[in-house]
Amino acid sequence: MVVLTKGELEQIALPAVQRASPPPPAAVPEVDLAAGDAAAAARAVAKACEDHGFFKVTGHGVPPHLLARLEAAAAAFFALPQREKDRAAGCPFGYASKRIGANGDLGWVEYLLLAVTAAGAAAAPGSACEGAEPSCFRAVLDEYVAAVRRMTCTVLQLMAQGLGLDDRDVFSRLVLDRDSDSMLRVNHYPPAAETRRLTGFGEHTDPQIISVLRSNDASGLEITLRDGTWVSVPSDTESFFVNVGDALQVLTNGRFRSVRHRVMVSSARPRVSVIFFGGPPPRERLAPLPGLVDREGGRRRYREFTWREYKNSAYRTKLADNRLCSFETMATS
Ligand SMILES: O=C(O)CCC(=O)C(=O)O
Ligand SMILES: [Fe+2]
Repeated sequence: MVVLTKGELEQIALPAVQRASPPPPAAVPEVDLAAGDAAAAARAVAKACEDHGFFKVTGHGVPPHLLARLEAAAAAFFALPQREKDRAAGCPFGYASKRIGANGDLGWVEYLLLAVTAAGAAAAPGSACEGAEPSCFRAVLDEYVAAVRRMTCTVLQLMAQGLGLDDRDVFSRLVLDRDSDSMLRVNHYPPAAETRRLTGFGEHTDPQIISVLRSNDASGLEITLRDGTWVSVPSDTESFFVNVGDALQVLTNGRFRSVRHRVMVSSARPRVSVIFFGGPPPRERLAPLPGLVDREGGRRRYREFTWREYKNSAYRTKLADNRLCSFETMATS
């Protein structure tokens, strides 16, 4: 367990300051899960995953009062005295401030990372953060995870349908597996005294199959388009944002794009975001789905590997690194 004292925290160098103005706003594709036309939603989801690896979900059925309670509980947790938050510190799970991962990446952010078990959000067994957060926070986290995982599985089924796969559960099954390596991260970007933009969370792709994000009304999330240009994502407290992760890029033989994104802090208001990362079980063998490889004339872009293998290799990388290159075949070019 790494617990930083207040003195140590102050000594950590701040991330690089970027140019003053945010990039232009993104035209984020939107999918309404309540529109009643599953085939149209499936087509829209697949197109968004191919074009951007990113889209917004409305009509999701997660009650607004649950979102408001979660936001309030997160704000209360991060408002605790530093000493108390440090009691929940741990690696990789638990509370951390400024340090992202184990390889020197820094951001203007503090966060709580929790492993998600079949029973709901929970700290990794034996971690120091078990029981450290207020019990009201624990209850709302568990309720939130149950609701967001249900919605995530609906989205994953639409992805399979949009790809024309016979097995609609091919992705959702991995997230519902009792050994699924899923996580919940609650990020808090404190208001910065700095008038220019600070790196809150440096650029990266998410490793898992899918990430489902909800934030308060402070913007800051930015994504790249296929040509590499950055665009900013206007905040929307009533919707969820979905990212395709590395594992889904592999399963779809590169057809769905694992979107590169980052958070830049420029607001006087704190940003609070909560992200559910749906991952496969560690033993799961990941490889492009045969049906999708056939459609590309047998061209297979990634070799087979287990999720455990990917994680062991990713553990040694920096946040911005492309973690899929060591699994690419010669056929990617
Ligand atoms: O906090 C955010 O809005 C996004 C953070 C993020 O990309 C992550 O936690 O993987
Ligand atoms: Fe991310």
